[in-house]
Amino acid sequence: MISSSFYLFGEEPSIARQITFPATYNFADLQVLVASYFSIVDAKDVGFIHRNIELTSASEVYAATGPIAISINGKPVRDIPGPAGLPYVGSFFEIYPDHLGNHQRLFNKYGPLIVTTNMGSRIHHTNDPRLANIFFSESAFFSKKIIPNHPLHAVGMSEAGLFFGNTDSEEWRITHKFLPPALGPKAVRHYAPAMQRTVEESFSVFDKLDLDGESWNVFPYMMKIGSQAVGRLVLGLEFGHFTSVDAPLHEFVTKVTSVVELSKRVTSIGSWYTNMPFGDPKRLRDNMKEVRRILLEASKKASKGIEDLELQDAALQSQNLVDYCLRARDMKGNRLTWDQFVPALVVITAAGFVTSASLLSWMIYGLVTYEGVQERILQELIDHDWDENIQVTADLTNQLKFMNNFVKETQRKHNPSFQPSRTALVDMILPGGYKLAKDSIVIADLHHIHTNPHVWDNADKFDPDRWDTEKIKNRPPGSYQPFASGPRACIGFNFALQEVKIVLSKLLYRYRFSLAETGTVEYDPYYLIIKPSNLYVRAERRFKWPQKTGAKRDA
Ligand code: HEM
Repeated sequence: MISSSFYLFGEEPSIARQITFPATYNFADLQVLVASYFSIVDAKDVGFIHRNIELTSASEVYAATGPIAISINGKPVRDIPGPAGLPYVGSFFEIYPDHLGNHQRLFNKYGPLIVTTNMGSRIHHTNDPRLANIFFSESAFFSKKIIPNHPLHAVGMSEAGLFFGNTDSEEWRITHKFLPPALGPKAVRHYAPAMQRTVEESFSVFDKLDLDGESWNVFPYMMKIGSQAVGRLVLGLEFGHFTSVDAPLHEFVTKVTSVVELSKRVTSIGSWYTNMPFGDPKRLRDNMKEVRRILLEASKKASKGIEDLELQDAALQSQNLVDYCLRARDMKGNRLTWDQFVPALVVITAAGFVTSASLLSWMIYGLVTYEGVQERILQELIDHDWDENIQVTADLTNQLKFMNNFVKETQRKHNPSFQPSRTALVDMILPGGYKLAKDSIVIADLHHIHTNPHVWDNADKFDPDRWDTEKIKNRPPGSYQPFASGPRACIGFNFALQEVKIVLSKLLYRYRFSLAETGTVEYDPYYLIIKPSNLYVRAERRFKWPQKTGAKRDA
Protein backbone atom coordinates (compact mmCIF):
# COMPACT_ATOMS: atom_id res chain seq x y z
CA MET A 1 0.00 0.00 0.00
CA ILE A 2 1.07 3.57 -0.62
CA SER A 3 0.23 6.52 1.59
CA SER A 4 0.30 10.11 0.32
CA SER A 5 -1.10 13.37 1.62
CA PHE A 6 -3.41 15.51 -0.51
CA TYR A 7 -4.98 18.95 -0.18
CA LEU A 8 -7.13 21.07 -2.44
CA PHE A 9 -5.10 23.42 -4.65
CA GLY A 10 -6.01 26.91 -3.44
CA GLU A 11 -6.21 25.83 0.21
CA GLU A 12 -3.49 25.44 2.85
CA PRO A 13 -1.09 22.43 2.43
CA SER A 14 -1.10 22.22 6.24
CA ILE A 15 -4.63 20.74 6.12
CA ALA A 16 -3.58 17.94 3.75
CA ARG A 17 -5.22 14.52 4.37
CA GLN A 18 -3.38 11.22 4.38
CA ILE A 19 -4.84 8.72 1.90
CA THR A 20 -3.71 5.10 1.56
CA PHE A 21 -4.16 3.15 -1.67
CA PRO A 22 -2.84 -0.01 -3.37
CA ALA A 23 0.30 0.35 -5.47
CA THR A 24 -1.64 -1.17 -8.39
CA TYR A 25 -3.85 1.93 -8.76
CA ASN A 26 -3.67 3.69 -12.12
CA PHE A 27 -4.22 7.41 -12.66
CA ALA A 28 -8.00 7.08 -13.14
CA ASP A 29 -8.29 4.99 -9.95
CA LEU A 30 -6.44 7.71 -8.07
CA GLN A 31 -8.74 10.38 -9.47
CA VAL A 32 -11.80 8.44 -8.27
CA LEU A 33 -10.34 7.75 -4.84
CA VAL A 34 -9.30 11.33 -4.21
CA ALA A 35 -12.61 12.66 -5.55
CA SER A 36 -14.49 10.50 -3.06
CA TYR A 37 -12.38 11.80 -0.14
CA PHE A 38 -12.83 15.46 -1.07
CA SER A 39 -16.42 15.27 -2.38
CA ILE A 40 -15.36 16.27 -5.87
CA VAL A 41 -18.37 15.82 -8.11
CA ASP A 42 -16.60 14.61 -11.26
CA ALA A 43 -13.42 12.57 -10.75
CA LYS A 44 -12.36 13.22 -14.36
CA ASP A 45 -11.72 16.87 -13.42
CA VAL A 46 -9.10 15.90 -10.82
CA GLY A 47 -5.43 16.72 -11.50
CA PHE A 48 -2.37 16.51 -9.25
CA ILE A 49 0.29 19.18 -8.73
CA HIS A 50 3.50 18.78 -6.78
CA ARG A 51 6.03 21.57 -6.36
CA ASN A 52 4.32 23.51 -9.16
CA ILE A 53 4.60 20.61 -11.59
CA GLU A 54 1.56 18.81 -12.93
CA LEU A 55 1.72 15.03 -12.34
CA THR A 56 0.38 13.14 -15.32
CA SER A 57 0.83 9.49 -14.31
CA ALA A 58 0.20 7.32 -11.27
CA SER A 59 3.93 6.62 -10.92
CA GLU A 60 4.62 10.38 -10.62
CA VAL A 61 2.01 10.57 -7.86
CA TYR A 62 3.60 7.60 -6.03
CA ALA A 63 7.05 9.20 -6.29
CA ALA A 64 5.98 12.62 -4.94
CA THR A 65 7.15 13.37 -1.41
CA GLY A 66 5.16 15.81 0.72
CA PRO A 67 1.61 17.07 0.19
CA ILE A 68 0.14 16.87 -3.33
CA ALA A 69 -2.25 19.59 -4.45
CA ILE A 70 -5.51 18.49 -6.10
CA SER A 71 -6.44 20.77 -8.97
CA ILE A 72 -9.83 20.86 -10.67
CA ASN A 73 -9.56 21.22 -14.43
CA GLY A 74 -6.01 22.42 -13.74
CA LYS A 75 -7.22 25.25 -11.50
CA PRO A 76 -7.42 25.97 -7.77
CA VAL A 77 -10.72 25.61 -5.91
CA ARG A 78 -12.59 28.86 -5.37
CA ASP A 79 -15.67 30.44 -3.88
CA ILE A 80 -18.62 31.07 -6.13
CA PRO A 81 -18.58 34.70 -7.27
CA GLY A 82 -21.47 37.15 -7.29
CA PRO A 83 -22.38 40.75 -6.61
CA ALA A 84 -21.55 42.03 -3.12
CA GLY A 85 -25.10 43.27 -2.59
CA LEU A 86 -26.54 45.92 -0.33
CA PRO A 87 -27.24 45.54 3.39
CA TYR A 88 -30.53 43.74 4.05
CA VAL A 89 -31.89 43.64 0.45
CA GLY A 90 -28.78 41.90 -0.87
CA SER A 91 -28.76 41.65 -4.66
CA PHE A 92 -32.48 42.35 -5.11
CA PHE A 93 -31.89 45.50 -7.16
CA GLU A 94 -29.17 43.77 -9.15
CA ILE A 95 -31.80 41.26 -10.30
CA TYR A 96 -35.27 42.80 -10.42
CA PRO A 97 -37.27 43.86 -12.29
CA ASP A 98 -35.53 42.44 -15.39
CA HIS A 99 -34.29 39.17 -13.90
CA LEU A 100 -33.60 37.65 -17.34
CA GLY A 101 -31.48 40.55 -18.55
CA ASN A 102 -29.79 41.00 -15.19
CA HIS A 103 -28.85 37.37 -14.71
CA GLN A 104 -27.32 37.48 -18.19
CA ARG A 105 -25.33 40.55 -17.15
CA LEU A 106 -24.15 38.75 -14.01
CA PHE A 107 -23.14 35.62 -15.99
CA ASN A 108 -21.18 37.89 -18.37
CA LYS A 109 -19.47 39.52 -15.43
CA TYR A 110 -18.84 36.61 -13.04
CA GLY A 111 -18.88 33.46 -15.19
CA PRO A 112 -21.09 30.38 -15.49
CA LEU A 113 -21.90 29.93 -11.79
CA ILE A 114 -22.94 32.87 -9.64
CA VAL A 115 -24.42 33.43 -6.22
CA THR A 116 -26.92 36.14 -5.37
CA THR A 117 -28.40 37.07 -2.04
CA ASN A 118 -31.94 38.21 -1.74
CA MET A 119 -32.98 39.41 1.71
CA GLY A 120 -31.05 36.64 3.40
CA SER A 121 -31.69 33.87 0.84
CA ARG A 122 -28.57 32.80 -1.05
CA ILE A 123 -29.32 31.29 -4.45
CA HIS A 124 -26.84 29.92 -6.98
CA HIS A 125 -27.52 30.13 -10.70
CA THR A 126 -25.83 28.55 -13.68
CA ASN A 127 -26.03 28.97 -17.44
CA ASP A 128 -23.67 26.04 -17.98
CA PRO A 129 -25.19 22.85 -19.50
CA ARG A 130 -22.77 20.52 -17.73
CA LEU A 131 -23.50 21.97 -14.30
CA ALA A 132 -27.23 21.89 -15.09
CA ASN A 133 -27.03 18.17 -15.86
CA ILE A 134 -25.19 17.56 -12.60
CA PHE A 135 -27.85 19.48 -10.66
CA PHE A 136 -30.68 17.55 -12.33
CA SER A 137 -29.22 14.07 -12.01
CA GLU A 138 -30.59 13.22 -8.50
CA SER A 139 -27.36 11.91 -7.05
CA ALA A 140 -25.45 11.78 -3.80
CA PHE A 141 -24.72 15.47 -4.46
CA PHE A 142 -28.06 17.01 -5.50
CA SER A 143 -31.72 16.31 -5.08
CA LYS A 144 -34.99 18.15 -5.32
CA LYS A 145 -35.41 18.84 -1.63
CA ILE A 146 -37.69 21.70 -0.70
CA ILE A 147 -35.97 23.36 2.26
CA PRO A 148 -36.89 26.88 3.46
CA ASN A 149 -34.60 28.67 1.01
CA HIS A 150 -35.99 26.75 -1.98
CA PRO A 151 -38.10 28.87 -4.37
CA LEU A 152 -40.99 26.37 -4.17
CA HIS A 153 -41.04 26.36 -0.37
CA ALA A 154 -43.52 29.22 -0.15
CA VAL A 155 -46.23 27.18 -1.86
CA GLY A 156 -46.00 24.25 0.59
CA MET A 157 -47.96 21.33 -0.86
CA SER A 158 -45.38 18.61 -0.23
CA GLU A 159 -48.36 16.22 0.02
CA ALA A 160 -48.79 16.55 -3.77
CA GLY A 161 -45.60 14.56 -4.28
CA LEU A 162 -45.24 15.73 -7.87
CA PHE A 163 -43.48 19.06 -8.28
CA PHE A 164 -43.52 20.07 -4.59
CA GLY A 165 -42.43 16.86 -2.91
CA ASN A 166 -38.89 15.87 -2.02
CA THR A 167 -37.49 13.13 -4.24
CA ASP A 168 -36.90 10.92 -1.23
CA SER A 169 -40.52 11.29 -0.05
CA GLU A 170 -43.11 8.53 -0.23
CA GLU A 171 -45.57 11.05 -1.73
CA TRP A 172 -43.32 11.70 -4.73
CA ARG A 173 -42.46 8.03 -5.16
CA ILE A 174 -46.07 6.95 -5.34
CA THR A 175 -47.43 9.79 -7.50
CA HIS A 176 -44.45 9.49 -9.81
CA LYS A 177 -45.20 5.81 -10.26
CA PHE A 178 -48.88 6.23 -11.02
CA LEU A 179 -49.27 9.46 -12.97
CA PRO A 180 -46.60 9.47 -15.73
CA PRO A 181 -48.23 6.56 -17.65
CA ALA A 182 -51.35 8.71 -18.07
CA LEU A 183 -49.23 11.42 -19.70
CA GLY A 184 -47.01 9.16 -21.81
CA PRO A 185 -46.90 9.36 -25.62
CA LYS A 186 -49.49 6.63 -26.20
CA ALA A 187 -51.94 7.99 -23.65
CA VAL A 188 -51.61 11.53 -24.93
CA ARG A 189 -52.47 10.44 -28.49
CA HIS A 190 -56.00 9.65 -27.42
CA TYR A 191 -56.37 13.20 -26.09
CA ALA A 192 -55.91 14.70 -29.59
CA PRO A 193 -59.65 14.93 -30.44
CA ALA A 194 -60.42 16.71 -27.14
CA MET A 195 -57.54 19.12 -27.72
CA GLN A 196 -58.85 19.83 -31.21
CA ARG A 197 -62.40 20.34 -29.92
CA THR A 198 -61.06 22.88 -27.40
CA VAL A 199 -59.36 25.05 -29.99
CA GLU A 200 -62.33 24.82 -32.34
CA GLU A 201 -64.58 26.09 -29.56
CA SER A 202 -62.47 29.24 -29.45
CA PHE A 203 -63.19 30.05 -33.12
CA SER A 204 -66.53 31.73 -32.41
CA VAL A 205 -64.77 34.18 -30.08
CA PHE A 206 -61.85 34.96 -32.42
CA ASP A 207 -64.28 35.28 -35.37
CA LYS A 208 -66.28 37.84 -33.40
CA LEU A 209 -63.17 39.80 -32.41
CA ASP A 210 -62.15 39.80 -36.07
CA LEU A 211 -65.57 41.00 -37.27
CA ASP A 212 -65.40 43.81 -34.72
CA GLY A 213 -61.88 44.68 -35.91
CA GLU A 214 -60.53 44.17 -32.39
CA SER A 215 -57.08 43.18 -31.27
CA TRP A 216 -56.63 41.01 -28.17
CA ASN A 217 -54.11 40.31 -25.46
CA VAL A 218 -52.68 36.90 -26.27
CA PHE A 219 -51.82 35.34 -22.90
CA PRO A 220 -55.30 35.56 -21.30
CA TYR A 221 -56.85 33.91 -24.34
CA MET A 222 -54.21 31.21 -24.52
CA MET A 223 -54.85 30.68 -20.83
CA LYS A 224 -58.51 30.14 -21.66
CA ILE A 225 -57.64 27.56 -24.30
CA GLY A 226 -54.92 25.84 -22.26
CA SER A 227 -56.98 25.61 -19.10
CA GLN A 228 -60.11 24.47 -20.94
CA ALA A 229 -58.11 21.60 -22.47
CA VAL A 230 -56.53 20.63 -19.16
CA GLY A 231 -59.82 21.02 -17.24
CA ARG A 232 -61.48 18.65 -19.67
CA LEU A 233 -58.71 16.07 -19.85
CA VAL A 234 -57.63 16.11 -16.23
CA LEU A 235 -60.85 16.77 -14.36
CA GLY A 236 -63.56 16.07 -16.90
CA LEU A 237 -64.76 19.64 -16.26
CA GLU A 238 -66.20 22.07 -18.81
CA PHE A 239 -64.92 25.58 -18.06
CA GLY A 240 -67.11 27.36 -20.65
CA HIS A 241 -64.37 29.84 -21.55
CA PHE A 242 -65.64 30.47 -25.07
CA THR A 243 -69.35 30.97 -24.61
CA SER A 244 -68.75 34.66 -25.39
CA VAL A 245 -65.85 37.04 -26.01
CA ASP A 246 -65.86 38.13 -22.38
CA ALA A 247 -66.75 34.80 -20.75
CA PRO A 248 -65.03 34.86 -17.34
CA LEU A 249 -62.28 32.46 -16.42
CA HIS A 250 -63.46 29.54 -14.31
CA GLU A 251 -62.89 30.13 -10.59
CA PHE A 252 -60.35 27.30 -10.50
CA VAL A 253 -58.27 28.99 -13.18
CA THR A 254 -58.29 32.41 -11.50
CA LYS A 255 -57.24 30.89 -8.18
CA VAL A 256 -54.43 28.85 -9.74
CA THR A 257 -53.23 31.92 -11.63
CA SER A 258 -53.06 33.95 -8.47
CA VAL A 259 -51.16 31.14 -6.70
CA VAL A 260 -48.59 31.22 -9.51
CA GLU A 261 -48.32 35.00 -9.26
CA LEU A 262 -48.21 35.17 -5.48
CA SER A 263 -45.66 32.40 -5.08
CA LYS A 264 -43.17 34.22 -7.31
CA ARG A 265 -43.84 37.50 -5.52
CA VAL A 266 -43.42 35.92 -2.07
CA THR A 267 -40.22 34.04 -2.94
CA SER A 268 -38.70 37.04 -4.71
CA ILE A 269 -38.73 38.76 -1.31
CA GLY A 270 -36.95 35.91 0.51
CA SER A 271 -37.76 32.86 2.59
CA TRP A 272 -38.30 34.83 5.84
CA TYR A 273 -41.41 36.39 4.25
CA THR A 274 -43.12 33.05 3.52
CA ASN A 275 -44.72 32.51 6.91
CA MET A 276 -46.00 36.05 7.51
CA PRO A 277 -49.60 35.90 8.79
CA PHE A 278 -50.75 38.74 6.48
CA GLY A 279 -50.39 40.17 2.97
CA ASP A 280 -49.27 38.08 -0.01
CA PRO A 281 -48.06 35.05 2.02
CA LYS A 282 -51.50 34.76 3.64
CA ARG A 283 -53.31 35.29 0.35
CA LEU A 284 -51.12 32.57 -1.15
CA ARG A 285 -52.07 30.07 1.58
CA ASP A 286 -55.78 30.96 1.31
CA ASN A 287 -55.77 30.56 -2.46
CA MET A 288 -54.02 27.21 -2.19
CA LYS A 289 -56.79 25.97 0.13
CA GLU A 290 -59.42 27.17 -2.32
CA VAL A 291 -57.71 25.48 -5.27
CA ARG A 292 -57.67 22.19 -3.36
CA ARG A 293 -61.33 22.55 -2.36
CA ILE A 294 -62.46 23.21 -5.93
CA LEU A 295 -60.45 20.33 -7.28
CA LEU A 296 -61.80 17.92 -4.67
CA GLU A 297 -65.40 18.89 -5.54
CA ALA A 298 -64.68 18.61 -9.27
CA SER A 299 -63.05 15.20 -8.82
CA LYS A 300 -66.14 13.88 -7.06
CA LYS A 301 -68.29 14.92 -10.03
CA ALA A 302 -65.91 13.79 -12.82
CA SER A 303 -67.12 11.10 -15.20
CA LYS A 304 -65.78 7.65 -14.40
CA GLY A 305 -65.60 4.18 -15.92
CA ILE A 306 -66.36 1.04 -13.95
CA GLU A 307 -63.58 -1.51 -14.31
CA ASP A 308 -60.25 -1.39 -12.50
CA LEU A 309 -57.35 -1.52 -14.96
CA GLU A 310 -53.61 -2.02 -14.95
CA LEU A 311 -51.70 1.32 -15.24
CA GLN A 312 -50.98 1.23 -18.99
CA ASP A 313 -54.51 0.07 -19.90
CA ALA A 314 -56.05 2.66 -17.61
CA ALA A 315 -53.96 5.34 -19.32
CA LEU A 316 -55.45 4.41 -22.69
CA GLN A 317 -59.02 3.83 -21.63
CA SER A 318 -59.82 6.43 -18.99
CA GLN A 319 -61.92 9.45 -19.85
CA ASN A 320 -59.87 11.90 -17.80
CA LEU A 321 -57.18 11.80 -15.12
CA VAL A 322 -59.64 11.59 -12.24
CA ASP A 323 -61.12 8.52 -13.89
CA TYR A 324 -57.59 7.20 -14.38
CA CYS A 325 -56.64 7.75 -10.73
CA LEU A 326 -59.76 5.95 -9.53
CA ARG A 327 -59.29 2.92 -11.76
CA ALA A 328 -55.54 2.45 -12.17
CA ARG A 329 -53.97 -0.43 -10.21
CA ASP A 330 -50.33 -1.46 -10.13
CA MET A 331 -49.18 -5.09 -10.47
CA LYS A 332 -49.79 -5.71 -6.78
CA GLY A 333 -53.28 -4.26 -6.93
CA ASN A 334 -52.30 -1.02 -5.15
CA ARG A 335 -54.08 2.18 -6.08
CA LEU A 336 -53.88 5.86 -5.28
CA THR A 337 -56.08 7.14 -2.47
CA TRP A 338 -58.08 10.38 -2.76
CA ASP A 339 -55.64 12.04 -0.36
CA GLN A 340 -52.80 11.11 -2.68
CA PHE A 341 -54.23 11.99 -6.05
CA VAL A 342 -56.25 15.14 -5.35
CA PRO A 343 -53.19 17.29 -4.45
CA ALA A 344 -51.25 15.69 -7.32
CA LEU A 345 -54.00 16.63 -9.77
CA VAL A 346 -53.99 20.22 -8.47
CA VAL A 347 -50.35 20.34 -9.45
CA ILE A 348 -50.80 18.65 -12.81
CA THR A 349 -53.64 20.97 -13.72
CA ALA A 350 -51.73 24.08 -12.72
CA ALA A 351 -48.41 22.95 -14.21
CA GLY A 352 -50.29 21.93 -17.32
CA PHE A 353 -52.12 25.03 -18.35
CA VAL A 354 -50.00 27.94 -17.20
CA THR A 355 -46.92 26.65 -18.99
CA SER A 356 -48.70 25.57 -22.18
CA ALA A 357 -50.59 28.88 -22.33
CA SER A 358 -47.30 30.70 -22.08
CA LEU A 359 -45.62 28.58 -24.74
CA LEU A 360 -48.58 29.11 -27.07
CA SER A 361 -48.34 32.85 -26.44
CA TRP A 362 -44.64 32.88 -27.31
CA MET A 363 -45.41 30.86 -30.44
CA ILE A 364 -47.90 33.52 -31.51
CA TYR A 365 -45.25 36.11 -30.66
CA GLY A 366 -42.96 34.19 -33.05
CA LEU A 367 -45.57 34.30 -35.81
CA VAL A 368 -45.96 38.06 -35.64
CA THR A 369 -42.31 38.90 -34.95
CA TYR A 370 -40.07 36.65 -37.02
CA GLU A 371 -40.34 37.21 -40.72
CA GLY A 372 -41.62 34.42 -42.92
CA VAL A 373 -42.40 31.98 -40.10
CA GLN A 374 -46.18 32.25 -40.39
CA GLU A 375 -46.12 31.73 -44.16
CA ARG A 376 -43.82 28.71 -43.88
CA ILE A 377 -46.01 26.97 -41.31
CA LEU A 378 -49.14 27.66 -43.35
CA GLN A 379 -47.50 26.30 -46.49
CA GLU A 380 -46.47 23.19 -44.60
CA LEU A 381 -50.05 22.63 -43.44
CA ILE A 382 -51.36 23.02 -46.98
CA ASP A 383 -48.71 20.63 -48.28
CA HIS A 384 -49.94 18.10 -45.71
CA ASP A 385 -53.51 18.28 -47.06
CA TRP A 386 -54.78 20.38 -44.19
CA ASP A 387 -58.30 21.81 -44.46
CA GLU A 388 -60.99 23.06 -42.10
CA ASN A 389 -62.37 19.59 -41.50
CA ILE A 390 -59.12 17.83 -40.82
CA GLN A 391 -58.99 15.43 -37.86
CA VAL A 392 -55.62 16.17 -36.32
CA THR A 393 -53.62 13.25 -34.98
CA ALA A 394 -50.23 12.93 -33.34
CA ASP A 395 -48.95 11.21 -36.49
CA LEU A 396 -49.93 14.21 -38.55
CA THR A 397 -48.38 16.85 -36.29
CA ASN A 398 -45.21 14.79 -36.07
CA GLN A 399 -44.83 15.02 -39.85
CA LEU A 400 -44.81 18.84 -39.72
CA LYS A 401 -41.06 19.28 -39.83
CA PHE A 402 -40.93 23.06 -39.88
CA MET A 403 -43.61 23.33 -37.21
CA ASN A 404 -41.58 21.02 -34.99
CA ASN A 405 -38.45 23.11 -35.55
CA PHE A 406 -40.47 26.23 -34.79
CA VAL A 407 -41.68 24.78 -31.47
CA LYS A 408 -38.12 23.78 -30.52
CA GLU A 409 -36.73 27.19 -31.39
CA THR A 410 -39.52 28.93 -29.48
CA GLN A 411 -38.72 26.80 -26.44
CA ARG A 412 -35.05 27.61 -26.85
CA LYS A 413 -35.51 31.36 -26.95
CA HIS A 414 -38.74 31.84 -25.04
CA ASN A 415 -39.17 28.86 -22.75
CA PRO A 416 -41.86 29.48 -20.13
CA SER A 417 -40.07 27.62 -17.35
CA PHE A 418 -36.76 29.08 -16.29
CA GLN A 419 -35.80 28.25 -12.74
CA PRO A 420 -35.90 24.58 -11.72
CA SER A 421 -34.04 24.40 -8.42
CA ARG A 422 -32.18 21.69 -6.57
CA THR A 423 -30.54 21.40 -3.15
CA ALA A 424 -26.94 20.45 -2.39
CA LEU A 425 -26.89 17.38 -0.14
CA VAL A 426 -23.24 17.68 0.94
CA ASP A 427 -20.33 20.14 0.87
CA MET A 428 -18.69 19.57 -2.52
CA ILE A 429 -16.35 20.74 -5.25
CA LEU A 430 -18.03 21.30 -8.61
CA PRO A 431 -16.45 21.30 -12.07
CA GLY A 432 -14.61 24.57 -12.45
CA GLY A 433 -13.34 24.18 -8.86
CA TYR A 434 -16.34 25.89 -7.29
CA LYS A 435 -16.86 25.16 -3.60
CA LEU A 436 -20.49 24.62 -2.77
CA ALA A 437 -21.85 24.13 0.75
CA LYS A 438 -24.46 21.60 1.85
CA ASP A 439 -28.04 22.95 1.69
CA SER A 440 -27.15 25.48 -0.99
CA ILE A 441 -29.93 26.08 -3.51
CA VAL A 442 -28.85 25.84 -7.13
CA ILE A 443 -30.89 26.85 -10.14
CA ALA A 444 -30.25 25.77 -13.71
CA ASP A 445 -31.33 28.89 -15.57
CA LEU A 446 -32.96 27.28 -18.60
CA HIS A 447 -33.36 30.55 -20.45
CA HIS A 448 -29.68 31.40 -20.07
CA ILE A 449 -28.49 27.89 -20.91
CA HIS A 450 -30.57 28.07 -24.09
CA THR A 451 -29.03 31.39 -25.05
CA ASN A 452 -25.50 30.78 -23.79
CA PRO A 453 -23.20 32.23 -26.49
CA HIS A 454 -20.50 29.67 -25.62
CA VAL A 455 -22.90 26.90 -26.59
CA TRP A 456 -25.09 28.33 -29.33
CA ASP A 457 -24.06 30.01 -32.59
CA ASN A 458 -25.96 33.26 -33.03
CA ALA A 459 -27.70 32.52 -29.76
CA ASP A 460 -29.90 35.60 -30.02
CA LYS A 461 -31.10 34.82 -33.52
CA PHE A 462 -34.46 33.08 -33.84
CA ASP A 463 -33.63 30.42 -36.39
CA PRO A 464 -35.90 27.35 -36.60
CA ASP A 465 -33.69 25.94 -39.38
CA ARG A 466 -30.79 25.47 -36.93
CA TRP A 467 -32.62 22.31 -35.81
CA ASP A 468 -31.86 20.70 -39.19
CA THR A 469 -28.10 21.23 -39.01
CA GLU A 470 -25.35 18.74 -38.16
CA LYS A 471 -24.09 21.14 -35.51
CA ILE A 472 -27.30 20.82 -33.53
CA LYS A 473 -26.92 17.05 -33.34
CA ASN A 474 -23.46 17.49 -31.80
CA ARG A 475 -24.41 20.16 -29.30
CA PRO A 476 -23.14 19.69 -25.72
CA PRO A 477 -25.32 17.47 -23.52
CA GLY A 478 -27.73 19.54 -21.46
CA SER A 479 -27.66 22.59 -23.72
CA TYR A 480 -31.35 22.24 -24.59
CA GLN A 481 -33.69 21.12 -21.85
CA PRO A 482 -36.93 23.10 -21.88
CA PHE A 483 -38.58 20.50 -19.65
CA ALA A 484 -35.50 20.04 -17.41
CA SER A 485 -33.97 16.54 -17.25
CA GLY A 486 -33.39 13.67 -14.86
CA PRO A 487 -35.92 11.98 -12.59
CA ARG A 488 -37.65 15.27 -11.70
CA ALA A 489 -38.09 16.47 -15.27
CA CYS A 490 -41.51 17.38 -16.64
CA ILE A 491 -43.89 14.45 -16.92
CA GLY A 492 -46.33 16.44 -19.08
CA PHE A 493 -44.10 17.26 -22.03
CA ASN A 494 -45.87 14.90 -24.46
CA PHE A 495 -49.15 16.50 -23.52
CA ALA A 496 -47.78 20.04 -23.88
CA LEU A 497 -46.10 19.47 -27.23
CA GLN A 498 -49.11 17.77 -28.76
CA GLU A 499 -51.44 20.44 -27.45
CA VAL A 500 -49.47 23.45 -28.70
CA LYS A 501 -49.03 21.92 -32.15
CA ILE A 502 -52.73 21.16 -32.54
CA VAL A 503 -53.85 24.52 -31.19
CA LEU A 504 -51.40 26.62 -33.18
CA SER A 505 -51.96 24.75 -36.46
CA LYS A 506 -55.72 25.08 -36.21
CA LEU A 507 -55.51 28.78 -35.32
CA LEU A 508 -52.97 29.58 -38.00
CA TYR A 509 -54.90 27.78 -40.72
CA ARG A 510 -57.98 29.84 -39.92
CA TYR A 511 -56.44 33.25 -39.09
CA ARG A 512 -53.65 35.49 -40.28
CA PHE A 513 -51.92 36.93 -37.22
CA SER A 514 -50.38 40.40 -37.05
CA LEU A 515 -48.95 42.53 -34.28
CA ALA A 516 -51.51 45.08 -33.14
CA GLU A 517 -49.29 47.37 -31.12
CA THR A 518 -45.80 48.63 -31.65
CA GLY A 519 -43.36 48.86 -28.75
CA THR A 520 -41.47 46.25 -26.76
CA VAL A 521 -43.29 43.13 -25.72
CA GLU A 522 -42.48 42.61 -22.07
CA TYR A 523 -42.45 39.60 -19.79
CA ASP A 524 -43.90 39.69 -16.32
CA PRO A 525 -40.92 39.39 -13.91
CA TYR A 526 -43.11 38.55 -10.93
CA TYR A 527 -44.73 35.50 -12.46
CA LEU A 528 -43.48 31.97 -11.73
CA ILE A 529 -43.03 31.30 -15.43
CA ILE A 530 -42.07 33.60 -18.27
CA LYS A 531 -45.09 34.91 -20.14
CA PRO A 532 -45.63 37.93 -22.37
CA SER A 533 -47.75 40.45 -20.51
CA ASN A 534 -48.57 42.90 -23.31
CA LEU A 535 -48.66 40.98 -26.58
CA TYR A 536 -51.65 42.30 -28.55
CA VAL A 537 -52.49 40.78 -31.92
CA ARG A 538 -55.12 40.91 -34.63
CA ALA A 539 -56.31 37.55 -35.95
CA GLU A 540 -57.98 38.01 -39.34
CA ARG A 541 -60.01 35.21 -40.81
CA ARG A 542 -58.41 33.72 -43.93
CA PHE A 543 -60.51 33.16 -47.00
CA LYS A 544 -57.69 32.25 -49.36
CA TRP A 545 -54.87 29.80 -48.86
CA PRO A 546 -51.70 29.24 -50.89
CA GLN A 547 -51.44 26.43 -53.45
CA LYS A 548 -49.77 23.14 -52.56
CA THR A 549 -46.11 23.01 -53.49
CA GLY A 550 -45.65 19.23 -53.39
CA ALA A 551 -43.02 19.67 -50.65
CA LYS A 552 -44.57 16.89 -48.56
CA ARG A 553 -43.14 14.28 -50.89
CA ASP A 554 -39.66 15.73 -50.45
CA ALA A 555 -39.83 16.02 -46.66
C1 HEM B 1 -44.58 24.13 -22.29
C2 HEM B 1 -45.06 23.47 -21.31
C3 HEM B 1 -44.27 22.97 -20.12
C4 HEM B 1 -43.02 23.30 -19.69
C5 HEM B 1 -42.03 24.28 -20.31
C6 HEM B 1 -42.77 22.51 -18.49
C7 HEM B 1 -41.58 22.54 -17.79
C8 HEM B 1 -41.34 21.79 -16.67
C9 HEM B 1 -40.10 21.79 -15.93
C10 HEM B 1 -38.86 22.61 -16.30
C11 HEM B 1 -40.24 20.95 -14.89
C12 HEM B 1 -39.21 20.64 -13.80
C13 HEM B 1 -39.49 21.52 -12.61
C14 HEM B 1 -38.45 21.39 -11.51
O1 HEM B 1 -37.48 20.69 -11.68
O2 HEM B 1 -38.59 22.06 -10.50
C15 HEM B 1 -41.58 20.41 -14.93
C16 HEM B 1 -42.09 19.51 -14.03
C17 HEM B 1 -43.38 19.03 -14.09
N1 HEM B 1 -44.30 19.26 -15.08
FE1 HEM B 1 -44.06 20.41 -16.72
N2 HEM B 1 -43.86 21.75 -18.24
C18 HEM B 1 -44.80 21.99 -19.20
C19 HEM B 1 -46.05 21.40 -19.32
C20 HEM B 1 -46.57 20.49 -18.45
C21 HEM B 1 -47.85 19.85 -18.61
C22 HEM B 1 -48.79 20.06 -19.79
C23 HEM B 1 -48.04 19.05 -17.50
C24 HEM B 1 -49.18 18.16 -17.14
C25 HEM B 1 -50.25 17.96 -17.86
C26 HEM B 1 -46.85 19.19 -16.67
C27 HEM B 1 -46.64 18.56 -15.48
C28 HEM B 1 -45.46 18.61 -14.75
C29 HEM B 1 -45.29 17.93 -13.46
C30 HEM B 1 -46.33 17.10 -12.72
C31 HEM B 1 -43.97 18.18 -13.06
C32 HEM B 1 -43.29 17.69 -11.78
C33 HEM B 1 -42.60 16.35 -12.00
C34 HEM B 1 -41.99 15.82 -10.70
O3 HEM B 1 -42.13 16.41 -9.66
O4 HEM B 1 -41.33 14.78 -10.75
N3 HEM B 1 -45.98 20.07 -17.30
N4 HEM B 1 -42.22 20.93 -16.04
